[in-house]
Amino acid sequence: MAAATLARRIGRSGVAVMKFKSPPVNSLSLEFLTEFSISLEKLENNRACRGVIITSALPKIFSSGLDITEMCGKSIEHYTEFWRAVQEMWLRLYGSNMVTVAAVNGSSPAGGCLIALSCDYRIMAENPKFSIGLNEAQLGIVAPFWFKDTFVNVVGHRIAERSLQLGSLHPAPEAHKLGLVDELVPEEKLMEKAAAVMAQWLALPDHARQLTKTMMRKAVLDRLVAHREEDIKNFISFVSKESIQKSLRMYMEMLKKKKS
Ligand SMILES: CC/C=C\C/C=C\CCC/C=C/CC(=O)SCCNC(=O)CCNC(=O)[C@H](O)C(C)(C)COP(=O)(O)OP(=O)(O)OC[C@H]1O[C@@H](n2cnc3c(N)ncnc32)[C@H](O)[C@@H]1OP(=O)(O)O
Repeated sequence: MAAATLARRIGRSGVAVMKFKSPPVNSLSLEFLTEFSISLEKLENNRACRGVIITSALPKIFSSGLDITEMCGKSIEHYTEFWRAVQEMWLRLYGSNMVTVAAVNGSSPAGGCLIALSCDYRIMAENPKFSIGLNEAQLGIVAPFWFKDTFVNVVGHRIAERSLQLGSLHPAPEAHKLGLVDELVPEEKLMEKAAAVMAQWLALPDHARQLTKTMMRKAVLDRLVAHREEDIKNFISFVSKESIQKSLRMYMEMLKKKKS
């Protein structure tokens, strides 16, 4: 696959490093999501791999979230395939038995934030120009229940409610204060710190850590599994509305205008 190049390396420590590399902004296209899920599946099935650090190979951007062009002016079949791929990615990452650490080395809106939230631990570069959050409301769209559940499980109900309603993108220091990221470090120390955190988590017996993780996350995962087809139908009916299409088109235009 060409678009979403994901470098993987499993060291002697049993840790893989996955680097998003889909210029210009690591947006989560159908192709990217498919490749990401396949990579996670391969690592999950590799007994030598106990943990994965997820980061970006691009400067200043971790991931710009779902590829908005995948949600604009496409067929019902395309929306179905795309949304199933988004669900699949989340089910694999949030439900992973591996230790997952996000080394967030750039901005991370919406779907990018979901990836970070789905990991066991988040370390972010302490650059106030980098921001993170579920900003769907700003685009005139609504974060699905499982994005919301993942967010609530990290920051708690009140912070999630305010942040989701306002579609807030939090600069790194604020994200740290809210508990959205666990630690801030200078950018040049990010991977070193991620490796240290990984070593700390891997020092525990896998079975105890894995069973505990399952216990903490199962209800939220099961909820999507039980309502997967309904969630796809909701997505299609939502994204097919002309008012939503208009909001997405205007948002894309705003992004383009911002440049000129
Ligand atoms: C009841 C309801 C039931 C169901 C509802 C179901 C579903 C609906 C919810 C769906 C969920 C969606 C979650 C998402 O992830 S939506 C995506 C949100 N993402 C964003 O808001 C980020 C937008 N991008 C930015 O803010 C900036 O681009 C960024 C800070 C990431 C980088 O800035 P920078 O200045 O470095 O680059 P730009 O010049 O802005 O961008 C470069 C080019 O990339 C294009 N771009 C950027 N982001 C995206 C994207 N997410 N998708 C597609 N394309 C993107 C941008 O337009 C530029 O393109 P060109 O002008 O170069 O052609």
